[in-house]
Amino acid sequence: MIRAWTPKDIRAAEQPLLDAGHGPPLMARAAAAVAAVCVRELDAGHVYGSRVAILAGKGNNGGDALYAGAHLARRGARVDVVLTADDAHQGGLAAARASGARIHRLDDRGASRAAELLRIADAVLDGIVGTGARPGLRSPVRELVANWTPARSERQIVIAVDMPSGIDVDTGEASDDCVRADCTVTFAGAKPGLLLPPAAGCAGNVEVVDIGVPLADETTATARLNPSDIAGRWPVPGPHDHKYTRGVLGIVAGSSGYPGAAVLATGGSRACGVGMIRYVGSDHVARAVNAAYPEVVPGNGRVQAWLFGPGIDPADDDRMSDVRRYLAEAGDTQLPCVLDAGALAAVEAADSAVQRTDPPMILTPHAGELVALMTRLGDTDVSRSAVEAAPAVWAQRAARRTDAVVVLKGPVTVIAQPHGPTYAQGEAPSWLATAGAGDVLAGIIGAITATSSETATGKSLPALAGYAALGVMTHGLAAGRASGGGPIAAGDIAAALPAVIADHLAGADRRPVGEHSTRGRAQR
Ligand SMILES: NC(=O)C1=CN([C@@H]2O[C@H](COP(=O)(O)OP(=O)(O)OC[C@H]3O[C@@H](n4cnc5c(N)ncnc54)[C@H](OP(=O)(O)O)[C@@H]3O)[C@@H](O)[C@H]2O)[C@@H](O)CC1
Ligand SMILES: [K+]
Repeated sequence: MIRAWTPKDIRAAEQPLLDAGHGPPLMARAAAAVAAVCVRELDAGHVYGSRVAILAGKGNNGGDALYAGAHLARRGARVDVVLTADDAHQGGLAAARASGARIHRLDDRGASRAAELLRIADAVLDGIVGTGARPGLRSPVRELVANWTPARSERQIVIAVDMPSGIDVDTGEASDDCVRADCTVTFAGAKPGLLLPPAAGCAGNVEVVDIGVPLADETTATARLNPSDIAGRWPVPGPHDHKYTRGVLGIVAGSSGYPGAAVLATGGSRACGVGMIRYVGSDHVARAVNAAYPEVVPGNGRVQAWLFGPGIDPADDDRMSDVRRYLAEAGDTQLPCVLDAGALAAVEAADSAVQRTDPPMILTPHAGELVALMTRLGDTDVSRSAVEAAPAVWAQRAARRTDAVVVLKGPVTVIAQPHGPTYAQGEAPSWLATAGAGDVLAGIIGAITATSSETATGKSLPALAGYAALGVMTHGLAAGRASGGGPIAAGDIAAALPAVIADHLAGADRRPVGEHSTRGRAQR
């Protein structure tokens, strides 16, 4: 798992070291790491004679970049420093000068001439601003970045120092004028904006460098599971398990309009190794489910978790009354429930005046469904564009409003909970944007929940958030496997699941974070 901490928490952890006079060695380690990544990306043999441009703001982020530039100049790179503010880190500037770097002031050179220096560089280090910044870029560096970004060549490497300048590092918001990096070298721990959409798309491949600042797991703000986490988290049956002890999932899904959603959700669940599936729905849809999967048991009965909603029409009184009834019963026994699609219409605000006991819930809306949910719960600020600009902010707001885990689906899916870290999973290939993929995902999360939540703590919202993140990641990995770079249909994802799970349980295919869709060049 990759963990991220807010700049506030990282500063608090750094403070005792700074007070003890350890600031310079921390910066030296940070700068050396940036220079090493730059050397690697330039392909070590080609550092001598390569052109490196350093964008240096006036804070310590600029200091890191200047010292890194000094390392590279000493290795024979031609280094051009563009000072983007009216001041600069004095130690870093002196080191860069002493190493032979050429120093330019953005104010003197003008944005378009400085952009030319950037355009011809083999590598650019972004040290404009770091964790001390407010979001967005100020003039004239904003114009500089706007001039340079469209002119970038494919072979140019852009390395962000600690974070791409301009993003909102706390919320993951990013305006058009942010720096778009191929790689971000970040210090002590990742920062939320490096994992959260849309800013994660500006960070490229994230490399965390341990500079000796101790950070506590309990203060993690944002997290991303790695494929290697499947091995420690997937619910694996023991030799004495039988179908009931493994976990039974109840599914209320499908309608005459969308019978296939019930088949897809059930298909996603059964591929995850659930002990048994009980299906509740119309006879017509139940026949379709059983025709596809004879092992599914029709009708209600004892379950360890419920999945409500794929393919349900909120205007279908029969199905919605099933959902409300089983939801109320689940509340009595605190049985975890996954609510998707049409069943989201049954979700009330946590502070609703209606007397009720909610079960622990995972809600799985896409952006449009989140807007509908929050509007119904009385939020007047919500809009699709607001949700797309700040998915984590809205997922967190919805989680607090409903006292549930909220899985906000998107190119990077955000999993928020009322208290505790927000997960962000970005494994899914773009081919995953296809009808029915969400039904399969709901089935996967339902199956993991039913097979993992035997203990009381297993039903807690932090545990449910972990199950949801595991489900989202595995769904994305299965989609990648099924796609192989080409088109997929939703059913292909379910078919690919057992082999993907088996590979990771066996410890095969353990790739580091970022090696899937998060790796490589930023979206320009
Ligand atoms: N602490 C440590 O031990 C270590 C810290 N390290 C490094 O320090 C970095 C944090 O450094 P930092 O705190 O100096 O802040 P930083 O982001 O460089 O600059 C803030 C300055 O920028 C300005 N500014 C603000 N917003 C702006 C905007 N939108 N656009 C333009 N300018 C803006 C603002 O000016 P003001 O608003 O005051 O006019 C302020 O002066 C951190 O990311 C890491 O790289 C590492 O070396 C490891 C050890
Ligand atoms: K930066």
